[in-house]
Amino acid sequence: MKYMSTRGQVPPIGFTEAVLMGLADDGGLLVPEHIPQLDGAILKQWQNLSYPELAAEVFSLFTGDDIPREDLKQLAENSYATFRHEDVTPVRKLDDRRYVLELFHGPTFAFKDVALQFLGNLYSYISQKTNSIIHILGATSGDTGASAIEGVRGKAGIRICILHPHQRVSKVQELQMTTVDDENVLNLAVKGTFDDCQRIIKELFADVPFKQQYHLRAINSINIARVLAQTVYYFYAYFQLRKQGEEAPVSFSVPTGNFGDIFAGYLAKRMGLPVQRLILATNENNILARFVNEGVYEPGSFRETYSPSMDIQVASNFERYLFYLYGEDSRQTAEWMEQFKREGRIAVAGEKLDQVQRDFAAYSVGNEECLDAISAYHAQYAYLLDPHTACGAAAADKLAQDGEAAVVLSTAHPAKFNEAIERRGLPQTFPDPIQALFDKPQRQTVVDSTNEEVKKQLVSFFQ
Ligand SMILES: Cc1ncc(COP(=O)(O)O)c(C=O)c1O
Ligand SMILES: N[C@@H](CCOP(=O)(O)O)C(=O)O
Repeated sequence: MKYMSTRGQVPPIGFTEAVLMGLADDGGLLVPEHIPQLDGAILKQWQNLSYPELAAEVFSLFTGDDIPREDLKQLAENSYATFRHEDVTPVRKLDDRRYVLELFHGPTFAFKDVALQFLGNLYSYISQKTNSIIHILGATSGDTGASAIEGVRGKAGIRICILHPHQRVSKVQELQMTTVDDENVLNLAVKGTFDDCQRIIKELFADVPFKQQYHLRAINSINIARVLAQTVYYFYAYFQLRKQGEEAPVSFSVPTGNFGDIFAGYLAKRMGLPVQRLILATNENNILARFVNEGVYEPGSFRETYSPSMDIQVASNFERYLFYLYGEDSRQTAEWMEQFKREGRIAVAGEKLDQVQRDFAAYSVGNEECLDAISAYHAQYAYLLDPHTACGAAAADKLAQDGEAAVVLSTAHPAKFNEAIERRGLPQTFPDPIQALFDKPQRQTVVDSTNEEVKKQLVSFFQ
């Protein structure tokens, strides 16, 4: 399997090179040269695999000859041994045709662990095999950062710098990142929003000489390995539903910000997983819901919400979807992205918009509506949702269709967002690993939201 850029200016490269390149050197995003097609027989073979076995199978379709299957199996075993649940990502049935896919049983209590435990180990593996220097640069609205740090802290040959928006992540998220005292970790708290952090790192990655000089690697979902790892739980969830006797067509409702998670679902569907609908749930930062419903992709005004990890205006994986929407036409994709940079707007209509609406249903969840969903699910099912998952649940309820089983992706443990939950006076206890964070000293450097400031920090940390 080879990888190419959505903007068409990178010669085909193998899996390892794609992981190391992260953002494509022409500023686009890397995608597989073709999407593997699975038939019913393969799905049948996969249905009884454990989570690590399934992850190794999925990855083996994308790694070409770069990683022997035995090594992939070992990587997956090691990565998912850190999860607190034997199923890794269990599905909870709430009632007839309503399910929650719990993705928060990893070390940092968020869905990011599923991909980042794997990617952390993959980076170690690649670094040992290829003698590559791994200097990770990432941006986070709270979860990716904590999870990426946890995936590589203390690992030989790896250093990591994470940018988060200063005082715009939850207290638990901040503590998870900034109480880590390993020398290979640097936290920069940027005076700005997540979009500022993401813009800065993308611009630094796009400066290819700088990226190469300092060996910068990505852990955000711009890295194709992140997306591939996230496809696995769509398959696993589907198989769990069937094993639980659910016979209805299966839809997934996905709390969405950077469009990585739902794009992984889109990829799983394109590979042949029988997915009825992909429901895209946003909070009030609803650029993606507006795109699906109206065909216009244009940032609105930034809103602080109860689901801060989805307070995102410019979604980094959107470009990958545009590429597929336009029949894998890299010239057209590059033009769209150029236009977006120039005019801050992309608009599609007619058959293309119809296609978007066949690919996704979308709903934007208001702040109070999010809290209402938390209260309602607690009252009805004695189940506590975190505010991001609550957006997914509210959208699934709003767009429910008869005869369909809806799986809401639960992207974080409620304890990470206790501030929102306490607004509804609901009981909340911290799991021990989170409680312990409150007594630890924090380390972070507050910086202005400029490329120069960040560059200065990186040069001294990664020298
Ligand atoms: C808890 C939580 N839910 C949902 C999302 C949105 O996922 P994505 O950015 O892949 O769309 C994020 C951030 O990515 C998150 O941290
Ligand atoms: N919500 C995310 C934002 C970054 O998304 P990613 O999937 O591209 O890493 C976060 O928690 O940081």
